Amino acid sequence: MTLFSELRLESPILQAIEEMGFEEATPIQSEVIPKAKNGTDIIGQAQTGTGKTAAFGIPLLEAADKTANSPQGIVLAPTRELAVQVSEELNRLGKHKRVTAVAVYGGQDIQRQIKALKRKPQIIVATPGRLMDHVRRKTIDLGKMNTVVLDEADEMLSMGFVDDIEEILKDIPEPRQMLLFSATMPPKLKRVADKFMTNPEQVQVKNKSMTVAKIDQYYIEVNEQEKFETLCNMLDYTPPELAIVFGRTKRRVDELAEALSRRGYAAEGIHGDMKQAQRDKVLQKFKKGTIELLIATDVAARGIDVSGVTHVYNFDLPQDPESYVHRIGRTGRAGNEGVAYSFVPSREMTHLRLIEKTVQAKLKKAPKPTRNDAVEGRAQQAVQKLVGSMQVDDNEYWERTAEELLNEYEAKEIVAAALKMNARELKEEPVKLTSEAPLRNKGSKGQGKPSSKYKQKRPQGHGSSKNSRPPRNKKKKMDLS
Ligand SMILES: Nc1ncnc2c1ncn2[C@@H]1O[C@H](COP(=O)(O)OP(=O)(O)OP(=O)(O)O)[C@@H](O)[C@H]1O
Ligand SMILES: [Mg+2]
Repeated sequence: MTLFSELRLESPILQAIEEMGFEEATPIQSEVIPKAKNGTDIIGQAQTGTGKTAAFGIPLLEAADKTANSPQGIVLAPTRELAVQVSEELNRLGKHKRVTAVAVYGGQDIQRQIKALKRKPQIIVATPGRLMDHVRRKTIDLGKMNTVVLDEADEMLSMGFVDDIEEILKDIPEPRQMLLFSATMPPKLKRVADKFMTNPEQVQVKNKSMTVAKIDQYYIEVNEQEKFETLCNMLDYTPPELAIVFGRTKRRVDELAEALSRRGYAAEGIHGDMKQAQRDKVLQKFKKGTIELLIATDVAARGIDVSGVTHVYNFDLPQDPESYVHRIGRTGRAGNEGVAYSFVPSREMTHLRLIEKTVQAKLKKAPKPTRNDAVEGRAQQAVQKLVGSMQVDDNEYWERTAEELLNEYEAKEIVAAALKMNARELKEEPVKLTSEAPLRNKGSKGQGKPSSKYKQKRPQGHGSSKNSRPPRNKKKKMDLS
């Protein structure tokens, strides 16, 4: 166990860390921070939600010279939302040192970004496409950069991005320090990384499984046609606080968000075909808890840190095992617990086994909740609501009214009616979703096309203030057991 105060950090940075409520460094942080300060290239791998952002962010901020007038560090991220989130965390950590980060990403007015860049931030956080746009316009000069971070490095060095990264790196002079981070590092990606790095040191926080032990992982055998009703029953039976439902395609996400809303759930979708402003709005609402269900493609699978996400549902299994790790890693962050359910049609069981083998985790089989379970779940919630409101002390007026009612009606009748009114309405709206083709293992021949994220060029995301909603169940001190 290492305290931040033992890491010999500059005092303004330590002060910011303390204000953020962090005391103990996570293993990836305590290993990476001293090494990165020596200028070593690092490939850092640690599980989802274990503080990799600060692991690369703190050395980046320590190295920053606030008197220089061109940016010195660049962080590349695969989605817009992640770029914004990382820049916000860097700004919080750099607050007292007065080092600033600016996020540049597609879908946002470029003039606005140019204006922000004129204020001479020391660090740029970017999605590759928009960064290249700024480089061409000469609104960002890569010539004085000395540190490059690839967050979600395996994704950044995958087919969709590698050419962009190569082009960006051409403009960044040597010697430069490169830091690569991800929860997943397929061996193939390490070979690609070697091309860009000098004697990289691998810092790997070893765990038996790629997934976080505090996430309870279940699968439910369910055929394509039953998925929707099963999801509704689950949401009623054990209601999540905040949950993300992952679907395979953008169409799927749209249909699912609409269908869930028709059934009375506060749900909205997010995917790469939506306007950025809309994506921003949806994520904000989710962070504030205005919506309880975020229906998403893999655009929200990586890096996104929203406190209070108790459940992740894989409505459709992801193609890649890595994607499974990242998706379920949206819950169970910073030492909190989480639950992940994956819906698996029998034809996709072999795919599930492949995921289990690759990520070294075993999913427990969970029973399919029934309509009766849903009804019971809703009744329980109504009871909780009723009991909860009994515990407030301004009930005098209602108690007098209750006495009058009790003179006229049976107590049982009254309570039943009150519960019924408190229960969420079970809507029977008919819903029809377009079926998705079943997944097949990539290895087998003549199969359906892999709907891999690697196929979508540049998934993009937007961002928003991560701390806009008070954290729920959030332990500031990580329980790393
Ligand atoms: N030392 C710490 N103590 C307590 N909380 C921390 C600490 N470091 C980071 N956190 C918090 O933990 C959460 C997860 O951190 P972060 O997003 O950096 O994880 P990550 O490892 O990058 O995960 P992912 O692989 O999903 O991107 C954040 O809310 C962050 O503020
Ligand atoms: Mg991260």
